[in-house]
Amino acid sequence: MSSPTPAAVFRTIDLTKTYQMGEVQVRALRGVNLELIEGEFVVLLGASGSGKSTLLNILGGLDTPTSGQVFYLDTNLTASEDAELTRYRRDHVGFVFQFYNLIPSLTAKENIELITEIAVSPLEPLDALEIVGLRDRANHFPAQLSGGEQQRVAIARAIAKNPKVLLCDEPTGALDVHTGIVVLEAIARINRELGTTTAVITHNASIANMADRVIALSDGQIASVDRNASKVNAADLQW
Ligand SMILES: Nc1ncnc2c1ncn2[C@@H]1O[C@H](COP(=O)(O)OP(=O)(O)OP(=O)(O)O)[C@@H](O)[C@H]1O
Repeated sequence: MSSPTPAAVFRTIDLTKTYQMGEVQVRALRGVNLELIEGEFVVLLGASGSGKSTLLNILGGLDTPTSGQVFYLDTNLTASEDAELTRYRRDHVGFVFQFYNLIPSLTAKENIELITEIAVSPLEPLDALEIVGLRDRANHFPAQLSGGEQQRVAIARAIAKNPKVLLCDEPTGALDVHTGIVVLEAIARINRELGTTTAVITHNASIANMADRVIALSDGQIASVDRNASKVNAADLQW
């Protein structure tokens, strides 16, 4: 018996983004048509300036396109008012960036509670820390954690609201190889165990081996979409 086709969590249609810088126009996205499927792990690759962050920010409702449409499930984000976009971001999207942006005066658990207190159906903060392997660091302040541990707290904070999608922009960019792998293991575990649709931007082509699909951007357009026949565990990545 064939299983039903999984739903597209995101669908973009002819997405463009042009930044006007004085006299100069920067065409960051030039007609992107893309679907991200429920539960999949996608890696976005591409040279610096190819439009990866612009695309991720538009999917996450942090930015709006110049033309084209973005659907999140049945919701047309491009037709949404600012307040709706804010609600969409708050309820459905977890973001992870290269820099962790933890609040220094709050413990790991308190940083997460800031989010769970306003979320609709949050995880328990300690459960979020458990999934990134840091339950025993709950009462540590950011300054008492290593860079990789801080990033894992940031990931726990991003998933504590129990978002449908996790969008990560260079999550290992500031980390050494070993620490980067531990962080990637945490992201892969979230994707596997919570079923969170996950997109990771990276400059590191070897990280693409852990994805279901690899989308390469070049000069604001999709250059290629490849499905990995098998996925490599983060622990077995080498770079
Ligand atoms: N706010 C902005 N104002 C003007 N131009 C911008 C802005 N944000 C991005 N750009 C330009 O849009 C293009 C795409 O940028 P984007 O950050 O999406 O690329 P990227 O692939 O994520 O790059 P990187 O890997 O270096 O982060 C670049 O030419 C960039 O200079």
